Amino acid sequence: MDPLGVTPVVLLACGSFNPITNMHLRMFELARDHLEDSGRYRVVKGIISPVGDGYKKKGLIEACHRLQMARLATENSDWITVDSWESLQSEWVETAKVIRHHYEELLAAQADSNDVDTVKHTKKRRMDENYFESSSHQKRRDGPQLMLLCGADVLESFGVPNLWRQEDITEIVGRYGLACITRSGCDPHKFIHQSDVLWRHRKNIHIIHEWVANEISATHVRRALRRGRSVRYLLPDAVLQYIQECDLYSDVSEQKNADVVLAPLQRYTGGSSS
Ligand SMILES: Nc1ncnc2c1ncn2[C@@H]1O[C@H](COP(=O)(O)OP(=O)(O)OP(=O)(O)O)[C@@H](O)[C@H]1O
Ligand SMILES: NC(=O)c1ccc[n+]([C@@H]2O[C@H](COP(=O)(O)O)[C@@H](O)[C@H]2O)c1
Repeated sequence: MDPLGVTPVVLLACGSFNPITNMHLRMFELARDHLEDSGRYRVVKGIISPVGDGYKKKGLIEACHRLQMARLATENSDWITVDSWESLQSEWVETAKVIRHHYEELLAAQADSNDVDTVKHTKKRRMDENYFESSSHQKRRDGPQLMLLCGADVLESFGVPNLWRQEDITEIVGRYGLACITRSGCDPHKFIHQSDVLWRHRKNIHIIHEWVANEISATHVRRALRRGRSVRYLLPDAVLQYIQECDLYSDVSEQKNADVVLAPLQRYTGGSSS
């Protein structure tokens, strides 16, 4: 938190991004506006983390392509970045672990900047004995808060039996926080009201209303592509060009993992029965 009580925030979006769409990018803009409007937060960075191939969702194409499309989609953004760590893991990684990984990265970056700070500080202290009290020093000392950015369907998936570990849900909403974009067919306020753990941590769950009903989904984009329909303006031009060049989505690609029957609980065991 800076001296004015404004907390820097890093937004982390986890998902298939199969492919990344304009709605995925819009989620970041909506969340930044909402959080900064409150006067309590300053969003300093957005991270897109595509899921690894081990997720084995039907129609999930190779992580290298999903990663490359996310990179193309964000090449003109000065604050949204793409991180490959999750997508490079051979096994599926639960979202709480992904968040933990990024939090550790943020802490490490913070420690590095504090080291630089200490060197600068030692030099500067000779000139300014009041430096410890200075606001710029405080700003560099305090690390940002990491929040999971998701659509309301992901929040409501917390209620699917055995899909999420209870301790992971508690950790995500209790320790980190959630920025959740409304999605038609979902009622996140009601869902929070009906869950004791979400209700307890409701101050850490930011529901962001998308007033322009927006049903762009990766499923719709893949379906339209299979049928030879235009998907222009649903995703960045550079992403569309990449899809066409690599001929990514077809009837065949949609059948990927079709024979993999993963009950929710089996995700925890890498597909072996439990
Ligand atoms: N139209 C939308 N409104 C709100 N959130 C969305 C929308 N589309 C995607 N999201 C969110 O984006 C994140 C990444 O999701 P994902 O990559 O699974 O996208 P998707 O479009 O829902 O995919 P699919 O259609 O393949 O299931 C999730 O948190 C999801 O809830
Ligand atoms: N238990 C968990 O951590 C858990 C369960 C289901 C989905 N997820 C994540 O949610 C994201 C979206 O998944 P879907 O594309 O299946 O909606 C993915 O990043 C996936 O890894 C996490």
